[in-house]
Amino acid sequence: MVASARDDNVSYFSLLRCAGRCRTTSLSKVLNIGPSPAFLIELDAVDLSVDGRDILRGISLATDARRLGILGRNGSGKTTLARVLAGLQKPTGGRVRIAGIDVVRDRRGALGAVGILFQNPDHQIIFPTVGEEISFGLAQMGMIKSEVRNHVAQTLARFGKLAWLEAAIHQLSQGQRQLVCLMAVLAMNPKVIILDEPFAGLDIPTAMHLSRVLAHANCTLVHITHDPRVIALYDHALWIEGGAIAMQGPAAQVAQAFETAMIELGERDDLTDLTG
Ligand SMILES: Nc1ncnc2c1ncn2[C@@H]1O[C@H](COP(=O)(O)OP(=O)(O)OP(=O)(O)O)[C@@H](O)[C@H]1O
Repeated sequence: MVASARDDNVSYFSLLRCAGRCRTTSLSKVLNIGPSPAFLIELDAVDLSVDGRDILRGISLATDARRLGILGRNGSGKTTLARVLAGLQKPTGGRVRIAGIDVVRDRRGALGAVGILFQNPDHQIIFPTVGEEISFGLAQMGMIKSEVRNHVAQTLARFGKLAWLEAAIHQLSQGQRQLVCLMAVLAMNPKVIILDEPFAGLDIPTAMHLSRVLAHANCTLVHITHDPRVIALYDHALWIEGGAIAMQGPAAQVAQAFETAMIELGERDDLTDLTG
């Protein structure tokens, strides 16, 4: 059964959360349990409207979960939420903090707090060579040139790709370009990495290899996907429907409920429920 998304976000399903240290901020207000402690990821009543259309509605989350899944149908608002979490899009209401950093206002701080990998590496890459691409974020973080050079070399060496330093990015395959993006993000050593379906266009071995690298990364992963199986073993999950939280809680429960609802929708013989 799918909970209807409510503006106050205090629904039955929002009471199912709490894998690890996890709760919604609005609940603390309702229960009057005092000021929030600092959580790694904190969203407080985040809204986003574009041209009068509500794309995100009242998203609240406070969690230290190491592996967080965000599930939703096409057009439910997942990528928009990913961009807001990374500080790339300013919400029209509410507040986003990662590791205590206001990721919209403090862009330099945000670089060390949160990195993002998109499905299409070409939406991310801006420089012609691998070395320049990895250097950019490090320089933006305030590293001096010699530190940047060392850090880039160390990062490439870690992946056995030192020979790529001067490589032209347009000559790399999509999987190789995705690896460049991953190296650029890992070089900045962020506390949180957001994965917006980054393996969707990759072959199975490449996807498995990059997944293994990420699984061993010493940071929190926020994985955005349509596929409940991908996040079923995670610590915590959010199900987004129409830009609002329909359910959140232990990932296995959310994944199961999402899959059941999606199969039920899929078995209907029409497209009237297609979001968007
Ligand atoms: N900049 C924008 N201007 C207007 N509408 C937008 C903008 N960005 C997103 N939207 C709309 O917001 C809704 C959510 O889009 P979003 O890309 O976040 O969904 P999604 O869950 O990531 O979808 P998918 O799984 O298909 O990638 C969609 O209806 C989309 O058309």
